[in-house]
Amino acid sequence: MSYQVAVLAGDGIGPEVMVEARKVLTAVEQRFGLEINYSEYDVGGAAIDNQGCPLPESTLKGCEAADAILFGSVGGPKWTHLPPDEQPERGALLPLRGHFELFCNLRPAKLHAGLEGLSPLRADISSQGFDVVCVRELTGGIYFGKPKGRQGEGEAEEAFDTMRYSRQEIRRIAKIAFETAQGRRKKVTSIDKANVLACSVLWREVVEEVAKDYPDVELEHMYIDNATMQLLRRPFDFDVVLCSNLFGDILSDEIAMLTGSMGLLSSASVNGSGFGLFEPAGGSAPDIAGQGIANPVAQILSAALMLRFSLQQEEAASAIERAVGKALAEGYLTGELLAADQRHNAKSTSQMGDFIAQAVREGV
Ligand SMILES: NC(=O)C1=CN([C@@H]2O[C@H](COP(=O)(O)OP(=O)(O)OC[C@H]3O[C@@H](n4cnc5c(N)ncnc54)[C@H](O)[C@@H]3O)[C@@H](O)[C@H]2O)C=CC1
Ligand SMILES: CC(C)CC(=O)C(=O)O
Ligand SMILES: [Mg+2]
Repeated sequence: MSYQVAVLAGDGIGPEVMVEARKVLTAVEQRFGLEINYSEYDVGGAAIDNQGCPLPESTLKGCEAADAILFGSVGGPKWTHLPPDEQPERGALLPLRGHFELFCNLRPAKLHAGLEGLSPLRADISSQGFDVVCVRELTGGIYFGKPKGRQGEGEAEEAFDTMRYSRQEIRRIAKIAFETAQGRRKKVTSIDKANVLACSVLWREVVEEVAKDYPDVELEHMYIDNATMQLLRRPFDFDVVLCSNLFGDILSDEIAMLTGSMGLLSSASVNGSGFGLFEPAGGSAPDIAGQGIANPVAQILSAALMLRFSLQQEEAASAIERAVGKALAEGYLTGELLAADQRHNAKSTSQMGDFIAQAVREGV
């Protein structure tokens, strides 16, 4: 089988971890006899520097022609002086999500064998395990609602964002959460702030309606503030966490950290037709960029999600996931996962990629 993948490495650690994902994909191609053709395009700050805008037409066209997009991360202090719509995040990533209607963001997270003691969770809690999928609505809510902006001057100046959700937007993401739960432990926790927000009241209503079609799945509702606490207190009770765009953005960083690091959380942003953009849940990590120490696992697992959801190569996707599991279980870890006095044992970004690619070749 032959596929076309648009590679948008972006900024900060994006290009560094992308190299490692490509190494692992090469190993997958060899082992499973696939042919993946890659086309690289500028995006984000790199595109501003090279071509004067965060999402050049050539990048968009390249993505349209591809079977999937493998994305690194965008943004960083170098570009924050620009007007908001011209910055990498609002000028490239959100428009890409909107353009391809990537309304469904899946962020699978689990506490890997070998990392129990490295999770910030209390030992008695982490020993019970943690395995969730965050299903986040990605093209609506307050990130996309209009009007958005500023008006007035001096002390009279104000800024505003609009949170807006239609029944249809809530229904389609809720269905995916219930379907996902059916293949797992059959529980959906829907996150909202229905005691305050009109959008959340509608969210709850529609999720209740959708739940009627999935009688085998347990539904619980939870306010976002309580959810941030319950995830720390009893993470093992969560299975599928259904969130709006804003709440999913926030909760998924917490979920990442419960598994040990932001550098472990992958994500798939898909539309209804199988097309998707696959990227780490974290950002460009300017604080560690350029040092060769970033954890490439989130990018590598995002490549696995690309194989699963857009290229329909389940076996290859699982092979990558097993190889990552082997690295972590054997204590092959980047520095952010280690206590300060253990950092001398840390593996570099490229050592991690080499190990995981080799494990894919060997077929763990
Ligand atoms: N999808 C994207 O392109 C995203 C872009 N951003 C952008 O990235 C820039 C930095 O944002 P921050 O708020 O600092 O979030 P961030 O996710 O880039 O970093 C937060 C913390 O997590 C650590 N971290 C993240 N990925 C890591 C990895 N692979 N290995 C080890 N440590 C890792 C960083 O070193 C940092 O301490 C901003 O411009 C932000 O807008 C943020 C989130 C997503
Ligand atoms: C530009 C942001 C919305 C990206 C982000 O933080 C995310 O998708 O998690
Ligand atoms: Mg985020």
